[in-house]
Amino acid sequence: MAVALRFPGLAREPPAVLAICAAASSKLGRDQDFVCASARLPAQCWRRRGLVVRCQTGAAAVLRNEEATPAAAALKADTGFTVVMKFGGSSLASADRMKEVADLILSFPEETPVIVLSAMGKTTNNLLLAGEKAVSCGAPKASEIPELAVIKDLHLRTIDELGLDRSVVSGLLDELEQLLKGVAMMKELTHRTRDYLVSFGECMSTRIFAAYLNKLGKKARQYDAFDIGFITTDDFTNADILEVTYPAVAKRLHGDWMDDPAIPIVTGFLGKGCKSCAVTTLGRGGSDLTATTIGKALGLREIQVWKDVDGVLTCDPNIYAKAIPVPYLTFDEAAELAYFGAQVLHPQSMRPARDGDIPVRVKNSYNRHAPGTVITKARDMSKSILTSIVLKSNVTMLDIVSTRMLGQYGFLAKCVQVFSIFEDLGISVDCVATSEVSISLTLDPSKLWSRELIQQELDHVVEELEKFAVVHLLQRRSIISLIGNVQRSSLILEKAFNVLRRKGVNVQMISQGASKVNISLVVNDSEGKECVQALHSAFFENGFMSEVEGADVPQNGASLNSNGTIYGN
Ligand SMILES: Nc1ncnc2c1ncn2[C@@H]1O[C@H](COP(=O)(O)OP(=O)(O)O)[C@@H](O)[C@H]1O
Ligand SMILES: N[C@@H](CC(=O)OP(=O)(O)O)C(=O)O
Repeated sequence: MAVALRFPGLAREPPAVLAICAAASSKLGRDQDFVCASARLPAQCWRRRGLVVRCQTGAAAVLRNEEATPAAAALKADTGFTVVMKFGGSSLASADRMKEVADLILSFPEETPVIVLSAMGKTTNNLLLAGEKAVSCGAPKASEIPELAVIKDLHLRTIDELGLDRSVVSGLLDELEQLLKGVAMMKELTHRTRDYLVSFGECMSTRIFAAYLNKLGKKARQYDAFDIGFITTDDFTNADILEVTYPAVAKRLHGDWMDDPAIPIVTGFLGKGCKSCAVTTLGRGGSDLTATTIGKALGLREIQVWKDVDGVLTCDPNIYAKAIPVPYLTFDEAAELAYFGAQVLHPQSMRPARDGDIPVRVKNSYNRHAPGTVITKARDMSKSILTSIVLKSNVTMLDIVSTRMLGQYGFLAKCVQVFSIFEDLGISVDCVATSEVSISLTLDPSKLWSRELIQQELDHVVEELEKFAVVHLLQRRSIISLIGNVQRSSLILEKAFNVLRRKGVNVQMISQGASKVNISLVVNDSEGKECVQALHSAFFENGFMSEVEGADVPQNGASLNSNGTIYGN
């Protein structure tokens, strides 16, 4: 009998495990028992248990017959990370918040978590501001940049209030000051330096938190993601994670755990460029992506992202305070929602979770008992109509109408040629609507650091298009995305257009993508917020869902707390 241990990392590859078992079996003879485990487990983890590895075949460690079953049980218990828990800046804004988060983690003794942390509070924004000021302030003044003082004060105060030694971050704070002086001397802040600069936020928060857990008697180990195998492209400020990351991270976290178990506390948001070997970042809000990447790498049961809201809400609570939590979402819905502007999740973060088929739970660290939102591959859509409304502002729209010098075929082909310019500029096309002789599309820079389109570049695109079309460049537009069951699109559109007609708003473009979860409407920026509020009232507050036969009615009962965040009752 072969005992095939499904280790995290191998858990998603049963055929590979079986193949290894078969290979080991043929070496030992059929009647031998053996354990098939990851070769990533260091030899000492077997030795520590007094187990003799008879042979190592690929990823299989082969043990003596009678040892196989107990070894399997012991190892399974030992390597079983169960969840990844990610806490964002809003959950870690102060020493009190760190205490609360530690308490929250310890309140799940049955879990063996991997913890991913963002920078404390608004530290990333402050680091960016400090960097920009350093460019023009002159080297002697770099130490006096107010944001540097805010960052120092927050971290040192937190350390003091948690009763830790200042040496946990003092070295990093000195280094940060030196870096700002360097930027001031050079009078430039490249994307590469900017990534290095913001990395101080996560490097400090994780060191403080790990030290605090250790002080509480819960053994924890801090990790910088760029040192444990998070390998990315060299697209500074918006890097993509490469496939090699998954086995590398699994090997490092498992190996260390087997050697000396301690809760891993990993920096979110950061990686290491594959060619440059420099620190990269994954785009704003990228710690969500770090968490889902670890979830997939380790084959965990669940990925939890802890925020300051009761889950994904029916709209941005800053736009409309009556937003209510959405209990279930699919990965596609969540990705679409994030892509179209809902700040609550990083747009790329659903990909590893979907690939690994690992549920993502969005929870509120300020209100831990609220059920949150569970995001899975599929859900029952038969009763679903509208799930959430998302607003993306400051969008640029291009209206391109053929001058009819070209036939329809030639017109579209020419347009597509010109659109390749967008790719070169890193500008994504969000929505497209076409008629026989015209195309309308909305543009958004995919680089999340800066939402300003470069006028000069746009003028160039318009110039090219004007060779065969009349072009209108319309700025300051908003996309309202209705995320929901597009099988019920007539119902959604009927209701939405009724609302917008009553408000006297003219929709300038409609796009229903192939994604089947999103209908996008383009309006003026000045109308965007009010439209979202009116649509929210109509769909979620006036009994509309319960009037429609068989529709799911979202649970109401959210209220605002003093921070302006939504708490469930
Ligand atoms: N549809 C939405 N649902 C929930 N929160 C949203 C939504 N749209 C925007 N938000 C904003 O996203 C914030 C949470 O995301 P974020 O600030 O990235 O959290 P964290 O820093 O904890 O990771 C909320 O405080 C809320 O203001
Ligand atoms: N600190 C980074 C990464 C991040 O994910 O932050 P948060 O989890 O607080 O959104 C940022 O502000 O972009």
